[in-house]
This record gives sequence, C-alpha cells and structure tokens, in this order.
Amino acid sequence: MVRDEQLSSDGLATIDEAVRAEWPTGEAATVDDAIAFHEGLPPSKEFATVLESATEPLLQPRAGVARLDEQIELLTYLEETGEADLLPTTIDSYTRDNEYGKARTGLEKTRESDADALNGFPAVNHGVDGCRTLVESVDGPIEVRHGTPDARLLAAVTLAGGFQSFEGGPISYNIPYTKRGDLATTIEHWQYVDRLAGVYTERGVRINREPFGPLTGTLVPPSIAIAIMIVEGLLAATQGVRSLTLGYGQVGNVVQDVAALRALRALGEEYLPNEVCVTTVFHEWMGGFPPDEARANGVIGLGALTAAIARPDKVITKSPQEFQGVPTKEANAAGLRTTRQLLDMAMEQRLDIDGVESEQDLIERETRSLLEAVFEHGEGDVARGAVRAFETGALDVPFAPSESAKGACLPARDDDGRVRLFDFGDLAFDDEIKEIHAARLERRAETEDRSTSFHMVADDVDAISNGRLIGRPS
Ligand SMILES: CCC[C@H]1O[C@@H](n2cnc3c(N)ncnc32)[C@H](O)[C@@H]1O
Repeated sequence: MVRDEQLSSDGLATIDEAVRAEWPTGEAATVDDAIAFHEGLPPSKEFATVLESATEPLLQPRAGVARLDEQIELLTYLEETGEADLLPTTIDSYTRDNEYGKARTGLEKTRESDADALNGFPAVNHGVDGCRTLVESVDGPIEVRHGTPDARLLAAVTLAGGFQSFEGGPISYNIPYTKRGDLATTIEHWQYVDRLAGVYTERGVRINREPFGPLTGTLVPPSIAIAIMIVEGLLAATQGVRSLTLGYGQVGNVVQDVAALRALRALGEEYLPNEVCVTTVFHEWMGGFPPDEARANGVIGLGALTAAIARPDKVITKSPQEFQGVPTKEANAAGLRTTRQLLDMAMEQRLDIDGVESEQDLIERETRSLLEAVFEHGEGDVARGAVRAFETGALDVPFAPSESAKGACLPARDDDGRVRLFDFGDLAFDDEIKEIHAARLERRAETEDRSTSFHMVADDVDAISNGRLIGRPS
C-alpha cells in the first residue's frame, strides 16, 4: 500500500534508472549533469524566483507546437506581442500517454510538412539538448504544462533540460484525465516526480510544482478543488518540494471565485509546512466557451476582473478562439492582452463586493471537512487517506472519468450562479453544509418555477458557451 514517505536515495536511484531506460533520450537526463546547466541560467529564468518575488499577478498562456524551432518562435511571440510574464510548454497528447514512438512519428511528419501532426511539444523526443536549446532561446522562465498520469520520464528529461516548473499531480492528473489509472500507482509515480524536484531543490535549483486545480474543468465545487490541491501539496512537500503553486479554476461567479482564491491561499499556508513557499494560480474559465470571439473575450475579461480583486500570484489565460481548440499565436497573445487590460484597469480600484467573507467561510469549512476525512481514512497517512477517501466517495470529483473516483456527486449553480452540490454522493460534509446548498438551490428552483433536478446540472454545463452563466430553462 502506498505511503506518504520520502523516497530513499536508493529507491529514487532504482526508479530513475528504470524510467530513464524507457526511451533513448532518457540516458542523458541525469541530475548531476543538469545542475551545472541550471546554475548557468540568469535569475530572470529562475521560475520560482520570478513567481515568488512578483508584486502583481503574473500572466501565463498555454502553448505548444511539435517543432523546436517553431516552439521557440511561438514563445518569443507570446513574450513580445502577448506580454506574457511566464512561459509554458504544453506537451502533446501522445507523450502524455507515454506513446513516445507515436510522438516521434508525429514530429517527423511535422518536419516533412507544414501541418502540425502533434497537439503539443514532444519534449521526451526532443530530449535534454532540445529542451536546453528552447530554454536558452527565450527570455522568460518556462513551465511544463501537460496532463500526464505517468509523468516520470517527462519530468526527468524536462527538468534536466532546464525547465524549472512542472504542472500536475497524482490526483489532478489521474481523476480527470484517465479511466483506468489506479490512484495508488499514480501517487507512487508522482512521488518519483516530486522527489526528483526535491533533489534539484536540495542541490540549489528550486523546482516549482503546480498541482492542476481545475480538475475536470466543469462546475467543480471550490472546496473539492482546494482539498485536492492541499493533498497534492502535502505529498509533494514530503518529497522535498519547497515551491508550490496551488491552482483553482474560475467558475464564473465573482463572489465565489474571489472567496475561493482567498480560501486557497489561506488554507494552503495553514496546512502546508512553513518551509514551503505557497503561491496561487487562477485559471480563466476552463469549461465550454462561446464560439463568438467577442463573447469569448467577455469571458476572459470577467476572469481578469476576478483576478484583479483576488490577486492570485499567477493567471493562466485563455484565448478568444477557445471554442475552436488550440489557438493561433495571434489569438493566444490577444487573450493575454485582454487579460492585461482588465487587470491594469481594475487593480487600481477598491472593489468591495458583498458576500465574499461568508462564502469564504463556507468554502473553508467544507475544505477542512474533506481534509479531515482524508486524514482519518489514512490514519494520518495522506497518501493512503487519499486512496481510501476516493474509494468511499468521501472525496470525489464531479464528472470524473477515473475508476478510482466514484463520480457520484453532482454540481449545479444556485440562483446567482455559485456552484453548489445537488447530489452529494458520499462526500464528507455534515448535514448543515448540505442544508445550506439545498436551500440555495431551492431558491433557484423557485425562481425558475421548476424542482431542483438533474436538468439544472445539464443546463448549466453549456450555459456559458450559450452566452449565460446559469442554465435557465428556455
Ligand atoms: C487542460 C488544458 C485545456 C486547455 O489547454 C489548451 N491547449 C491544449 N493544447 C494546447 C496547445 N498546444 N497550445 C495552446 N493551448 C493548448 C486548450 O485550448 C484548453 O484551453
């Protein structure tokens, strides 16, 4: 049974040798060789330094293309024309599934033609030298963004390649991302990733880790996202990670989003060890976008306004082409500038909004209840507790494809668009919390002259792409 214990150096070495043998480029991905490269980077390329010393929210897009020369061109454009403060490298789907052979084929096809045969940067195929060329060719610090349940080789190659920030975690890249992945196995895989980040940190290269807060990206109740962020943060801290960015995906109600971001920071600082520097990241709306680009910019703008009030350390921006999929570099840069405009205009204003404090109290109370359930299920061991809490449904994620989660809870928006739970499944909430949610959903039912039902959930899923926040009956 998996346990929340730091990997021993022998244990790390054994796994490291096996992982780096999975693909030829793994051979060069050693910490010893990489430290000198990292030490040669200027402070402006140290991801944790730049993020943790910022005085205003930093903007970061997602971006990844197959070819190295085109990734350099893309990131340079996003820096210069998008004014991005932090850079991404979004990894392709084959690499995320550990299909490095298919990624190689896709990269070869892309080199022979103009069409991108991959939907991201195949960092394992590019190898340590390719990653280092990318890191050296742009000005800003770069984060690896992906969605990989078994990210061990990807971490070994990209961290050796000079990246200093790595997204994801054993729950946030399992439950929303894969059907079959056994959670205990994923936790073990990510203990290697986090121990590797810990070893770099102990050797003087602070690696920033960013658990993926949005989860399924569709109406995720804030307390569920925050509880999972803190569990992944605790697991990473055990392995020696000292720079953690906890994430949260915008739901679209400004009161709830501001309250959630404040709760995320407060609870992250409370539950994580003092030696960990905790930052927060706000993801602009992760659900369906309106196809109309003007309306899409409205969604982006609301996210930016929310960030101006809540002031997370980082904002992951969206583009007006979100509905179509992977954006052009121009649209990606435009999403950054739209966000920048709203932030710069709104941050100089004092915007006091009613209801944030009571919403934050409720979110924190719910989050503590979920975390207590994890601690109890594991008898103090967070890894074991996470696995068992998902088995019983005490911890759960709506619409989760993973067999490791029950997916028994159902969210719906209340009468002003805050995300509540319509069906609690087996979530570890007391009756009073459940009554608060039920009462707020009942108020919507009265407004809409219909009973609280699954139809509300279904109507809410597409509401924003249809131009609204709440899925009112037509
Ligand atoms: C969980 C992440 C979903 C978001 O991730 C964006 N995304 C995916 N792949 C790329 C890429 N290669 N370049 C720029 N954005 C990308 C999608 O648009 C969506 O918003």
